[in-house]
Amino acid sequence: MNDVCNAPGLLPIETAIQNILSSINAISHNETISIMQSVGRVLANDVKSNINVPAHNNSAMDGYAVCISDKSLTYTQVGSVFAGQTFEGTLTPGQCVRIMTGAAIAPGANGVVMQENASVNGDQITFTAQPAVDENIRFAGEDIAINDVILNAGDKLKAVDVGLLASLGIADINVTRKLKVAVFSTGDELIEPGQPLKKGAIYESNRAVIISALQQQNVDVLDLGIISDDKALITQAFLSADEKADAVISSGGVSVGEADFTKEVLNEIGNIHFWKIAMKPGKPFAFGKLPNSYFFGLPGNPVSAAVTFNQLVEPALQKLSGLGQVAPKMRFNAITTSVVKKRPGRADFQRATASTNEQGDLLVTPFNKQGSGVLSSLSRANCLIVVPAQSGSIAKGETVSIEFL
Ligand SMILES: Nc1nc2c(c(=O)[nH]1)N[C@H]1C(S)=C(S)[C@@H](COP(=O)(O)OP(=O)(O)OC[C@H]3O[C@@H](n4cnc5c(N)ncnc54)[C@H](O)[C@@H]3O)O[C@H]1N2
Ligand code: MOO
Repeated sequence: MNDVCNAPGLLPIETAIQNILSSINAISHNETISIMQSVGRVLANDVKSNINVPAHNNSAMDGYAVCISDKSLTYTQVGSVFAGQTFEGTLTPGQCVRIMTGAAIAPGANGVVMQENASVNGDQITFTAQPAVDENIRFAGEDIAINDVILNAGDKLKAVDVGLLASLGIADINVTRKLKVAVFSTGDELIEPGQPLKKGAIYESNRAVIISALQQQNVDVLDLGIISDDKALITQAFLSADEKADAVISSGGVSVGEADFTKEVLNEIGNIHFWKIAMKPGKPFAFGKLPNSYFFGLPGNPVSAAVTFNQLVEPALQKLSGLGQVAPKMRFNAITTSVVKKRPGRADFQRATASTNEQGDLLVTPFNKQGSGVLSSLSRANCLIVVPAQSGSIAKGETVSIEFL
């Protein structure tokens, strides 16, 4: 296909990611928000519990809380406690109270018998066996103790984390502010969806992919639209984006064509950290620093733009947002059901579908069409096969590494 793509002197993708991550300093502005607005946000501080969870010893079963006596299997019921109530008084050996799941264990009680193992005769309750000490009691602080750190600065809050905060009685938390990311696409051939398609033109899709991916990441997006292949207009877009955003993402114009101004403008306004990466798709990818923001110049080819966003921009934005641990994407071993065609030179990210067979093996099938303009196969793919730069083709039946999308 593209022989220039195997040219030497390209930056290995691992080095590119390290370079990006070590260049980026997390934003330092924090804000206090309601936990109900906090899913997907990054904690600015460690969160400690002010209470024990559970707050009091309580029953794990509907049944009887007993003060164990080894004299008899028959106990005298002296009261009832339901969830939310407490029993006034202290049980003595041979006494029990009716108790419901979650209700506080009565003082003096040291075990709970489930009601299925009890027979009732007035206030005389006979158990099938002698209760065991601590049986069916959930102890105060068993889940979380006062002063336990339950979430750390840099954690990105999941729905369950928000529930955990609620369970501790915490209503507001301190998080890093949302990232502001400016996005524009360059190219005279690009038409907005909804407009008539002129001869030689194509519908613009990279902004749709990038902005949608940013929306999923809880980012405030500044959409600067389509910019023509005009150096002055591109310079203007760079300056206005840099004024307002923490990061600027463009697509197109990073190659070597005569109308490819992105790199030139980046060099004039800021600094290029690197430009070409040994990856396919996505070789021409520019990363640099503008006066106030970080710049990511994605290639124009739609699959190249999406894959470089996924591999290089996502970890960068995670670091920028204050995420404590920017973990490498999880990879799994899968058996390829057909040959993975590849030439040594660049790390390949091939669109594929993964599934498990009846034996539970993870199988993967690469798409035949791997061209950088074929967005439909990326839409149908559920994973990428990652093949290291130095590798050649891989035979059917071999194990390959995949990343789920
Ligand atoms: N002489 C060389 N030519 C090319 C090289 C090279 O090394 N030497 N690299 C090729 C590779 S690989 C890629 S990837 C592309 C990237 O080039 P650009 O980033 O400059 O992208 P454009 O030329 O602007 O566009 C490429 C292609 O993608 C379409 N496109 C652009 N923007 C969008 C958009 N927002 N939505 C949908 N489609 C878009 C555009 O029409 C072109 O077809 O360069 C190769 N050439
Ligand atoms: O590097 Mo390019 O079209 O293969 O993305």
